[in-house]
Parts: sequence; structure tokens; C-alpha cells
Amino acid sequence: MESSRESPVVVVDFGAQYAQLIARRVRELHVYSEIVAHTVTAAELRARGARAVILSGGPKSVYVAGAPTIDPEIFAMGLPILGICYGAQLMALALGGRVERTEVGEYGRTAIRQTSTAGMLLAELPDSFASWMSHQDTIMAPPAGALVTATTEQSVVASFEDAEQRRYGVQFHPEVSHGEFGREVLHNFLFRAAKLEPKWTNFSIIEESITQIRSQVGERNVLCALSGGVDSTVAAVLTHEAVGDQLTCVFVDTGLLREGEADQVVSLFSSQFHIKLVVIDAASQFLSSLAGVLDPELKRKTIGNLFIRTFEEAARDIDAGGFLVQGTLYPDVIESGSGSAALIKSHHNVGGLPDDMSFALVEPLRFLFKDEVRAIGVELGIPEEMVWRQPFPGPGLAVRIVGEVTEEAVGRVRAADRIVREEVVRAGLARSMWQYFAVLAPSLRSVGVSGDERTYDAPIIVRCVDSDDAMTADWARIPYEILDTIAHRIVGEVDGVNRVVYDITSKPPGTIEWE
Ligand SMILES: Nc1ncnc2c1ncn2[C@@H]1O[C@H](COP(=O)(O)OP(=O)(O)OP(=O)(O)O)[C@@H](O)[C@H]1O
Ligand SMILES: O=c1[nH]c(=O)c2[nH+]cn([C@@H]3O[C@H](COP(=O)(O)O)[C@@H](O)[C@H]3O)c2[nH]1
Ligand SMILES: NC(=O)CC[C@H](N)C(=O)O
Ligand SMILES: [Mg+2]
Repeated sequence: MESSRESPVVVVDFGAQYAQLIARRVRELHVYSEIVAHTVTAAELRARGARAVILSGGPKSVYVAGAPTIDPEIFAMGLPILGICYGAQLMALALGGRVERTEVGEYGRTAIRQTSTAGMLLAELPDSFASWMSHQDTIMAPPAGALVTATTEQSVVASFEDAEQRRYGVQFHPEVSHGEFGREVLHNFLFRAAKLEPKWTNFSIIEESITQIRSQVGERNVLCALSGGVDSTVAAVLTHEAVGDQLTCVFVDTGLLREGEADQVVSLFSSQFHIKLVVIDAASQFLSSLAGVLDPELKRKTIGNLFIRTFEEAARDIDAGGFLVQGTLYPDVIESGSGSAALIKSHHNVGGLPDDMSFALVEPLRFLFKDEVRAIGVELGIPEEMVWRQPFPGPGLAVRIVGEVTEEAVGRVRAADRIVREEVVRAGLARSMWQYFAVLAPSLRSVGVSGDERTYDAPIIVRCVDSDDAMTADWARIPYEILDTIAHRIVGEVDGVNRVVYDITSKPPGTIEWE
């Protein structure tokens, strides 16, 4: 059976972090997919021509009052349904199974074991593999009549299926890049269980974006917030293709950048592109506005505000037409708490924007993930060193200081960051890791001894992670000798630091940055 824009696989969103990722994975398997809110009715699904339904994860617990539910008629439509995490829990609850809060949650890599060979969803997969989990609640009994096809140490029911009713559920997340065989699980659902055909082909994102920018901007001038990172560089190049010289890029030196960053960005950008670039030094405003700010959300909002006020000032100078291009990606949007998704952190360029902002936003990458943007960057001929630069957040070193941002703290974390980068590059590991950096916890002091003297100083946390899209991440297994060199250099070269620790938390349950 074909799936097209007229007959999609519908992802029902319960406030998931990963709903967009599910739809993307389905489309990558050449089946058209779109997302709807959990308030969708059976009649609406019928009207949309839905061919199959995927119920997403979500932050709530299915058994609490007010938790999002679904029109029960959807289960009676005869459509193939796959529940993922919250979605699977909801199916269990609605269809005669049982869900309970357990004492031990499962977060990140989790070994899963098949308990039946009769199932379709895990067909042709190894008996045991590493799934990726993010849950506290557990399905104790599957829907009535369903077969339990896998378990883990903590999950009585890690997957279930009822082939006759065409209902399938997984506690793990096949859509994230960190688990093994996720693609195969979705493949089995779409092609074995739902019997769809892989006929849909993706549109050209580059062509569509250029057309879209042109029609949004028209003849007016436009300003682009340029950080030198891959997202804003791609956004700038797409906009330049669309409206040429109507574009001016603005790079803000926030005083929260890495060592040498401002000069490097400006010289690399100017040497590669013929696009107008304005540089604004706003370091003293950023530092003074952050004085006394301890709360990470307030910090992020303060920074988001300042960025916009800085762009507004720049816009007055260059007669910008009221448009601001940003390299916003989907993770920035979802983590900032869009729709029914929980707020994880306000990214400065989304949740950190002031309410009274006068710009209309131009965000060609808003529904994409970084690995997709990198692929576009390569296609646009953007140099490798820009495409593969490690991501650096707009709020910069401010979210790598756990506590107040002072000039002294910025100096310390900047020096430690330089050491981490130098050693990672020297070891030839830069390209293999997603991000590698230092975090300073100035108020968490510990006792040390150096040169026979007592010290009472702050620790530096070294954070190196592997990821494809920042939605999930794992700590990088970098060789001990490199960690050892980094640690020695940091305590030897950075003032006020007497201890170095390595962060071995995956995302989930951690995030990549500390604030
Ligand atoms: N220093 C800056 N000056 C101007 N704009 C900025 C600056 N830092 C961030 N931005 C804007 O905020 C957006 C989001 O920042 P983000 O760090 O997510 O993307 P990026 O810097 O383009 O890419 P990367 O994630 O690879 O660092 C950027 O795309 C850019 O539009
Ligand atoms: O431009 C940005 N503005 C922000 O406010 C922001 N917060 C986090 N990040 C980056 O986003 C990715 C996911 O971060 P977390 O796992 O810490 O949520 C990681 O790559 C982070 O470095 C940001 N980028
Ligand atoms: N990722 C999810 O869907 C989580 C579901 C639910 N909130 C739990 O903790 O079990
Ligand atoms: Mg950046």
C-alpha cells in the first residue's frame, strides 16, 4: 500500500522530545509522515487518509489525572498502531494491560532481550541488543491478548505485539540514533506489520528553502544573526542565494566566546564568502547584565534578550527590513518547550527571545536536525572546517559556568576550554566527537594540596560527547592518557582550579551543556 502526502503515517504527539525525529525516520524509509496533536479524533485520521499511526513518547505518566489520552475509537479503526514509550504505556493502560511507577528508571543504553521469536516487530534482530531508554514508568502487563516479545532487567514488558489487532508497542526509542536496530524496528513496523511500500521521495530542502525565503522577504533588506557555527552559516548562504545583497550578517562578540573565536570567525567568513558582515562588540553589556544572575533559565533569557536588542540596534544602522535570519534547528525549538513538550532549557534563539521583539524571523532550518544541516552545508560547498566545527551554544561560556558569570570565571573556563580543545585536536579526535569542552563550578569548592600547601578551589568538569543530532548523546570513551594530559594541564595552568572530573552521563538523563 502506498503512503503519500494524501495518505500519511501519522505520528500522534504526547509532548515528546522526539516526535519530529520519529516522523523524520519514517520519511527516511521513504514513507510520508506527519505529526498531529494527541487531541486528534478517529474521524480526523480517517479524513487525512492515515495508513498507520505511531504514538509518541511524552513527559507525563499515563495514570495521573490530566495525562494526555487519545480518542479510544482510534484503537478500533483497524489501522496498524505502534506505541513508543508513553505511547506504548498508553496502549497498555487503554487496552487491558497495567502500567506502574517503578523505583528504578531506565535512561540511556539498556540491554534488551527477546522473549519470543513469534513477533514481527523485532524479526531478524539479534536475541539481545542495546536499546535506548528514557522512562520511569513500567508496563507490568501488555494489552489483553498481546504477546510480550522483549524484556530488560527493569522492564517486564520492553515490547509487545498483537498481530491480529495490528497493535505494537516498544518501551525503548527506535527513533533515536543511539540505540541499536532502531531503523530496523521502524522498518519492520512499516513494511512487515503495516505492509506499506517505500515509495515516497523527499523534496529538495535547498530549493524549497530558497523559494520560501524569497517569497517571505521580497525586495526588503534582511539581517542574519551569524555565529560562525554551521547552522547560521548555512542559513546565511541559503538567504544569500535567495536575496543576494539584501542580506547583511551580524556577528556579536558577547565576551562569552572561546579564545580567539571572534577573529577566527570574521577572517574565515570574509575569506570564504562575499556576504556583508558587521561585527559588534557587546562584551561589556553581556557581562554587566549577567551580574548576580544564578538561575540558568534567567541567564538564558537575559542573553536571548540582549542578542535581540543588539540586533535591533544594528538594524537601525543598516535599514534592515524587519527580518532576522537565525540558524535555529529543531532541537532548539523542542527543548525550549514548544507545543505540549516539556521545557528542558530555553535556547537563547527560541525560548530566550523577548516578547516585544520587532523582527519577523526567517528560520529555514527550524524543522531540521544538525546532521541534515551538515549535509546541506556540504551540498552548498561550505568548507569542511565550518561544516564540521563542533557546535558552540549562543549563550557561550555563560552556560558552562555553574553559577554567576564573572570576568574571572569566564577567564578560567575559557583557559580550560582551550586546553581541552588543544589536546583533543592533538590526539586527532576532534572530528570523531560531537562536542568537547570544559565546565566550571565556581561555588563547588574542594580541598586539595599543591606544593605542600592546602588549596580550597573549584573543579573543572570535562565534557566530551558523541552524538549525531544532540537529541541523545553518550559520553565519549576517550583514552585515559588524553584525559590525564588534560587534567594535568588544567590544574597546572588554570588559576583557582584544583580538581578535574570527567562527566560520564548520557543524554538522557543529562543534557550536553550543564545549564
Ligand atoms: N555570537 C553570535 N552572533 C550572532 N548570532 C549568533 C551568535 N551566536 C548564536 N547566534 C545565532 O543563534 C543561532 C543559534 O545558535 P547555535 O549555536 O545553535 O547555531 P550555530 O552557532 O549557527 O551553529 P552551531 O550549533 O554549530 O554552533 C545561530 O544560528 C545564530 O543565528
Ligand atoms: O545556540 C544555542 N543556544 C542555546 O541556548 C543552547 N543551549 C544548548 N545549546 C546546544 O544545543 C545542543 C543540545 O544541548 P543540551 O543537550 O545541553 O540541551 C548542544 O549542542 C548545545 O551546545 C544551545 N545552542
Ligand atoms: N519518554 C517517555 O515517553 C516517558 C514516558 C513516561 N513519562 C515515563 O517516565 O515512563
Ligand atoms: Mg553556535
